[in-house]
Amino acid sequence: MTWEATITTVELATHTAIHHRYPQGLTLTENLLSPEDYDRVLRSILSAFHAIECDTSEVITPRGAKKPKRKRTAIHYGPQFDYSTNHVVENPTPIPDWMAPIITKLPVEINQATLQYYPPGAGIPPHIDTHSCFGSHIISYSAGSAVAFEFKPATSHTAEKMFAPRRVKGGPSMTPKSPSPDPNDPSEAGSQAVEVLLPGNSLCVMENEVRYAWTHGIRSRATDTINGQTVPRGNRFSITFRYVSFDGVCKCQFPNWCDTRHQAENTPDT
Ligand SMILES: O=C(O)CCC(=O)C(=O)O
Ligand SMILES: [Fe+2]
Repeated sequence: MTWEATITTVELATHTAIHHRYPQGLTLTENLLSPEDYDRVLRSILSAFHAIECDTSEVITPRGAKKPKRKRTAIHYGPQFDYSTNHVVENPTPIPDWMAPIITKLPVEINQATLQYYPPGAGIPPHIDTHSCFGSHIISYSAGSAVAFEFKPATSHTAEKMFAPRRVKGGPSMTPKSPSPDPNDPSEAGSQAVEVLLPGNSLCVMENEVRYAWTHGIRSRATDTINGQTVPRGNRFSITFRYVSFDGVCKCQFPNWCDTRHQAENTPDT
């Protein structure tokens, strides 16, 4: 018996049957790989973490716990973003061959892959991947347990956080710590979160508005509520594919959250 790929591409921006405002530029593809390829990719992911002695045995975070039992761990392939200098640096570790079945299905050329392990309960703070360092598409392949990905239209508060001088070392992009948004601040109005479930073996492509003008993140919590059902989280892995740009100039249409535009406006004329 031959297996036939069922690739379901849902253009969420035009999905009118669901009464949510989905971000423009978001595409979710489920069942990206054949079961055989998915199985091989999962094994390679586990070997990569075992090679760095990262413990991936599933430790469930109890409901209501303040912190996950273990932290998110990242392995970088291809050029890397240096959080201390805000510049892109070479990285001797090339993108491994086992990622080829995914890479051949990507809509654009990429030169960087970030493999991450999210133990149950772990998340990633809401952020916009730095405009000037990365290309037009931010692509996330998910493996393992499903997780709710949260999108929010960026606000003036997001811009303030992004362009604050202090930046957190080791985050995936601009994720500085700062006070939570003031819910009474009119600039936060309409900042309605949209949750999208990313199942294992799915590909989430962010371009245009959702890439440049929305934040994305994963809440640190032990369970997700999906269609009214509470689902405990398990081990999740992701591979973020991006095109790292060495010239560091962004030409997007979203100046409010663009570090290239912000820098140009804040550099005094000589
Ligand atoms: O884990 C993911 O799916 C996304 C990670 C992410 O947002 C990032 O690396 O910038
Ligand atoms: Fe990101």
